[in-house]
Amino acid sequence: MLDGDLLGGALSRLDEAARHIQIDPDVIERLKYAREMTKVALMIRMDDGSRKSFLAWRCRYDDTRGPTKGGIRFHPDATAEEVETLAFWMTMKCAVMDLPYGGGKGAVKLDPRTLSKTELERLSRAYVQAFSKVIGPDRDIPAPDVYTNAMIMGWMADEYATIRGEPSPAVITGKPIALGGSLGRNDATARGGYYLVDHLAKELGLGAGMRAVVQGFGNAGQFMAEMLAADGHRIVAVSDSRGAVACETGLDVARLLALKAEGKSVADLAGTPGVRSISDEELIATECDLLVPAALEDMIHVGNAGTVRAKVILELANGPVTPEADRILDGRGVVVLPDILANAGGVTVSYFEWVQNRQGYYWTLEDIHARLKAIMEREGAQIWAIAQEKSVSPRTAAYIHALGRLAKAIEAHGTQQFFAG
Ligand SMILES: NC(=O)C1=CN([C@@H]2O[C@H](COP(=O)(O)OP(=O)(O)OC[C@H]3O[C@@H](n4cnc5c(N)ncnc54)[C@H](O)[C@@H]3O)[C@@H](O)[C@H]2O)C=CC1
Ligand SMILES: O=C(O)CCC(=O)C(=O)O
Repeated sequence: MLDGDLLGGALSRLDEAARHIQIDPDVIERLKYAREMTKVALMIRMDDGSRKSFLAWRCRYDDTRGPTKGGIRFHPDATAEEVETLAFWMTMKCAVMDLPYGGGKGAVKLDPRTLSKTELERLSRAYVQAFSKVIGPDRDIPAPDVYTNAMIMGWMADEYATIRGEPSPAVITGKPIALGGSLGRNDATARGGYYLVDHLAKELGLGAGMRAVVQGFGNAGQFMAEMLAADGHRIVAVSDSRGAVACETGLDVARLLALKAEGKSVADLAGTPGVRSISDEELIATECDLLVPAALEDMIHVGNAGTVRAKVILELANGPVTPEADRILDGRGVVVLPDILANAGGVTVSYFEWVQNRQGYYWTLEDIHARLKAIMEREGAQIWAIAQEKSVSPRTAAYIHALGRLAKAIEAHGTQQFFAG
């Protein structure tokens, strides 16, 4: 369910943040438009010899603070507006984390499960061929997002190297370790969110033995469930695109992971002792301490926000709560840790990968974890302090935090760059 247009809703957060700070209105105006949006049709040969076309986009939203950075999504419902909105969120996210990047995002409109592995590889390579002049280690650096993974990033990096005639690992992050990927990128999105919740636990009123609900059981959701369970918390409900299950005493996360590894759904656990099948709306309304949306945008909207019975929402997904839902949740005292902070662990370790590729020297997993923890805690604490000082939500505080950094960079560039478009 959509409460309005996605991009309009996303941009309205800028206006909300601007109400609480002194900021040149030109900065807000500058951030309302994407710098560059490219659309192509990718035609590939299918295994049966026929040809098929797929729409694809790449958006470089804002590069004031550095090369644009953001994932590539393969999804049947992808649209140009969604790509632009996701690229806007990346701009704010990279500023929140003080990474030397702007924001970008890409997508191909398809259900990758309908393609064979060889077709998927041809499509991934076609994407890089089409966007080879848009992307680059100093221009625009893709990474994985929904329904893309390290294997796809590996094919894309290989295609870029073929086009350039030399290896260029820093063009893309989230690669297989064998091709210059970073240790710790696979679980970084969840781990960053986990460090954040752990650091702010006292302020959030959270403690040991929490009841947690995870919506979406892919890269972000699976690792989050695993980390929470390993720390003694109870995962009382989970879902994926094919269904949802609940268990009062806590779901067996290892069994859920095994089901997903076999290509099945979490819903296939229903019927085992204590586990019952529930609807998506029941999942949202499950009483819990921590609700973790880790699927897609607009999952908590004006129609179901009033049913939420969580203390805290940790947005591992991008844009899972609509602005209207935010107001309802705020009124009911539910704290939302916003996407541009909560899921920023992924892009932060992507940044570490890019740095390691450029210096040709690779860090240990302990190094990666320590650096990620330090940044999540530093930015999380600053945003929490802004929220307290200005009596605003953590989301508005995060936008205030990001806007301060973006405004400085926009002003430092001068008017030449400012109006270059
Ligand atoms: N992978 C990453 O590094 C990052 C991902 N994110 C965001 O996290 C979210 C999830 O991304 P990934 O885990 O990477 O994707 P993924 O492709 O690994 O997993 C997506 C999961 O969502 C489920 N899903 C899809 N539609 C659903 C629905 N209607 N209800 C319940 N579940 C549904 C799928 O079944 C799958 O389990 C997205 O919003 C993405 O943009 C944010 C930051 C980084
Ligand atoms: O790892 C990255 O560069 C970007 C990840 C991403 O797409 C996101 O944070 O939404």
